[in-house]
Amino acid sequence: MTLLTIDGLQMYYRSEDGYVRAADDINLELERGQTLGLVGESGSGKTTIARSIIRLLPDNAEVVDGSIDFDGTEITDLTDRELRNQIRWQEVSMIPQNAMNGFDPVYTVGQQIVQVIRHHEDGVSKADAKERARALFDELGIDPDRVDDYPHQFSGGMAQRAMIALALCLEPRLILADEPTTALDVVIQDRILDTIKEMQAEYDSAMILITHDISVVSETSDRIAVCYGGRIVEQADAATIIKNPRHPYTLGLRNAFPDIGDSNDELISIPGTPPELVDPGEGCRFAPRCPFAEEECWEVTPEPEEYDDGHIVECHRADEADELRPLAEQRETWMGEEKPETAPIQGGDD
Ligand SMILES: Nc1ncnc2c1ncn2[C@@H]1O[C@H](COP(=O)(O)OP(=O)(O)OP(=O)(O)O)[C@@H](O)[C@H]1O
Repeated sequence: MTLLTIDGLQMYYRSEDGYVRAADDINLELERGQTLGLVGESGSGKTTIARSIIRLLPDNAEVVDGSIDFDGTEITDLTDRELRNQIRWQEVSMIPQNAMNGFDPVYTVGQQIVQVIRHHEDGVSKADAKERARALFDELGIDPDRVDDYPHQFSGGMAQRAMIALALCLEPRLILADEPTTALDVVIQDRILDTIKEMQAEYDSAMILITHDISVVSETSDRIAVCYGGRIVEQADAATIIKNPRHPYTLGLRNAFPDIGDSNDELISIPGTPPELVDPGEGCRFAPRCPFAEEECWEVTPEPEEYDDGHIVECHRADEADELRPLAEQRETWMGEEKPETAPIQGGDD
């Protein structure tokens, strides 16, 4: 059963130079209880997509077009108040990158969990809500007495666990986990991720897991969507993305994390920088960095095409993937010959 359908979402930021097209024609579906990995470089639009679902966005953000259907409710039609009362925390919650930013420093962590529970559930006493917070702490491996501590009294890993308690206290149907372990020590990263997965399974919640590290989503996700330059350039079930990717950007990402799948074990990073998102112009946004770009790629924006069941790719050369895949594993391919000049049409006072 489908839980979330994002259809043609265009979420832009207003800026002095024009609109920053941070989420540009996004199409995604998520089943109940499923985990979707949203992967891509910094600035590709992952956070924007996730935050659009619960409208936790800065003032200059604007939904220009599209729809976000959460279990039959059109999120873009809700008022801020309706969204706060019906969806945020209760149905869809978020574990941010750095838990310290998610907590209010002037209240104890327990007070904040109690407040969320009592705001959304009628007739729960303070004592009962606190007991639930303590039980969650216990389950997450934190001494329950620490509900009386302030956020700054927690270590990074413990604050992240406390954030998981806050995100799960209302048993949401969807968890948005935005790089939930990046700010932590590598040693505890896996443990925190395991904890999130265990709790997710216990509550039968769906999850959107955001990361720049494709090896993280390869192990934890049912489906993977690859973001580049404000678009989802490829999406499929996790095994297909790891073993049979078709988009050159995904092929490049695999090389940057050589410990996954059957990819070459040599680390090769993709040269170049992400595209300008103000007025990006026509053509594939990856063309300036793509070793396989042809004339058409520079001129015509590729439409999404479905290959096997649910494997959707935006690339003019996706049907040649079997030939391109071995080439993409060679360093020379990425260092290759001179590519045409990037010629984005800049700025303009539109
Ligand atoms: N408030 C804002 N105003 C203008 N542009 C913004 C704003 N917030 C983000 N952007 C731009 O939108 C684009 C997408 O940003 P977003 O944070 O969604 O990407 P991301 O993939 O989540 O990156 P990261 O991994 O660094 O969080 C980037 O080009 C970013 O510079």
